[in-house]
Amino acid sequence: MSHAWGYAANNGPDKWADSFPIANGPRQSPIDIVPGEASYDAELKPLVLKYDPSTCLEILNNGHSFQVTFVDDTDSSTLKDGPISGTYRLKQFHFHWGASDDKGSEHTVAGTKYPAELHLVHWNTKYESFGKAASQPDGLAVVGVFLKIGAKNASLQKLIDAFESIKTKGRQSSFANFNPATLLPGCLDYWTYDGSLTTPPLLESVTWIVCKEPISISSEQMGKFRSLLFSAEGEAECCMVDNYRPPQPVKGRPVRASFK
Ligand SMILES: NS(=O)(=O)c1ccc(NC(=S)OCCc2ccsc2)cc1
Ligand SMILES: [Zn+2]
Repeated sequence: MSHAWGYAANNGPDKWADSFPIANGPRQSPIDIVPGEASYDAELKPLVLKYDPSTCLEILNNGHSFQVTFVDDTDSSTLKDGPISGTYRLKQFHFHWGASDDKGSEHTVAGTKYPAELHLVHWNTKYESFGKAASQPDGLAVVGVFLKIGAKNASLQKLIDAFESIKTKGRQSSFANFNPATLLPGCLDYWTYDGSLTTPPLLESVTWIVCKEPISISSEQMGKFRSLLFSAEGEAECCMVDNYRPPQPVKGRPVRASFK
């Protein structure tokens, strides 16, 4: 498989090890989080997330998901404390979701799949860039938030309203003054473990911070996510759905909880 990885039968998660052998590594993500097996760690600090909406740059369809990217040349939008030390800068956020409401999240909780999962991607400023940080064991920190079907989410609607300009792979449009904090649940209790990027290059550089409390998305809004396309303009249309990697072997890794 050339580096044209995806989520189809011929280039999906079961095939990624062909080009990215780390796919079978010791600290791969996502995982199934089993709350009864997570250990409460009183030394875990509350998450400190400080986001500046003016650092929001653009929204784009990268052919795997849609993502919102941020200016990350200053410490305007950062993650601190929680399980990490130092300052991590927000680079982008994106989502993973299913073709139906019974699947779509990457992490699962005691086997339960949520219809979607948000990832807020941060890099350790002790390294000079995301690219440099991405190859370091403590280089990245991703905050994961589950989405469950319920009330319409006004914050998600702002993203959805931009979808007509990024329907196909490679399309992007300017996207300003969005505050990612509006996507966070009210309670920031979390599980944390050492893992990896969940897409190629699958680098084992991520401290995962998965929030216990989900945020809501309505059925209609979920339908709009599924109207995006994996395919580029002029190609046979392929709906952007099931862009999630299934849980990977825990291989003895500890999963800690910030809450009892
Ligand atoms: N799903 S995930 O949050 O684990 C996740 C986050 C970022 C990425 N990759 C990014 S932002 O890549 C940017 C290009 C790059 C540079 C060095 S390694 C990848 C892949 C998966
Ligand atoms: Zn992701």
